[in-house]
Amino acid sequence: MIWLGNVSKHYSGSDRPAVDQLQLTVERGEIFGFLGPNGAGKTTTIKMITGILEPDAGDIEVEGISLRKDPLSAKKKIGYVPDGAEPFPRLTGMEYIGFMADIYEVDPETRRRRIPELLEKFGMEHAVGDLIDGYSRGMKQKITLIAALLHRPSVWILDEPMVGLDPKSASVLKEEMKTYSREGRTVFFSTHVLEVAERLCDRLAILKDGRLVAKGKLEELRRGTGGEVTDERSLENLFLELTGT
Ligand SMILES: Nc1ncnc2c1ncn2[C@@H]1O[C@H](COP(=O)(O)OP(=O)(O)OP(=O)(O)O)[C@@H](O)[C@H]1O
Repeated sequence: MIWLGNVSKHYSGSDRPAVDQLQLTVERGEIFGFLGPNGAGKTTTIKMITGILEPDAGDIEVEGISLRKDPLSAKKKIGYVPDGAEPFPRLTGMEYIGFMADIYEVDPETRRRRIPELLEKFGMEHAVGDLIDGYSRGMKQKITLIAALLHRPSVWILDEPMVGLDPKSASVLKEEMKTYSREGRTVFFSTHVLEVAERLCDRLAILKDGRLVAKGKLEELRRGTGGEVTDERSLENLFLELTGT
């Protein structure tokens, strides 16, 4: 579960807040899509949820734990895949996975079982001994996904996770997201790929200029815009209407 209570962030030197009084609850067992045009404030929000940035105002809770009061316990609940992940280039894939497993205190039995399973799923078993420096963008993304999934986080946060993935890996990722939500975990991800959001998400939020312009199930969003309600009204049309882009 993720809760944002009137969260705001204003970068110094900017004439408007990047995130403006954002109020949002993402429940356990949900796949939640976070959409918005470039510069809407998605990454800033995600960085605040993961504790990389501190909000200027408001509070955030992860699994009921306040990031202000107990940041370490809150962060332990999270698996995070940043936008354009750049894992340490001088480590091999396996060294990086081991490093992340150490940070999250993953027990040896889980490592023995989960690492080969995830490497095989993402087709990384042959590259895992190589230096990350020589990886393609998609391979870096996959090793980051594997490392973020190892400790079976209760809350999985992904910033633009489909970028760079080939169709098979994208399909594996979508299945992992569904499995996670079925297990009662929370999946929160940003994307520009509206077809993915449309098919995968239980609920969505659309952000514009740091403010929510819509949130809810896709059917609710379809009804809420006041236009003709049909199943064919694509998320793309809704997005364009709501964001004026
Ligand atoms: N480090 C920073 N310093 C100053 N302004 C920033 C910084 N990072 C982001 N911003 C500004 O904050 C606003 C929100 O940016 P953010 O990266 O959160 O948007 P986004 O929705 O993730 O965009 P995109 O879809 O392009 O990744 C933008 O106006 C951006 O220029």
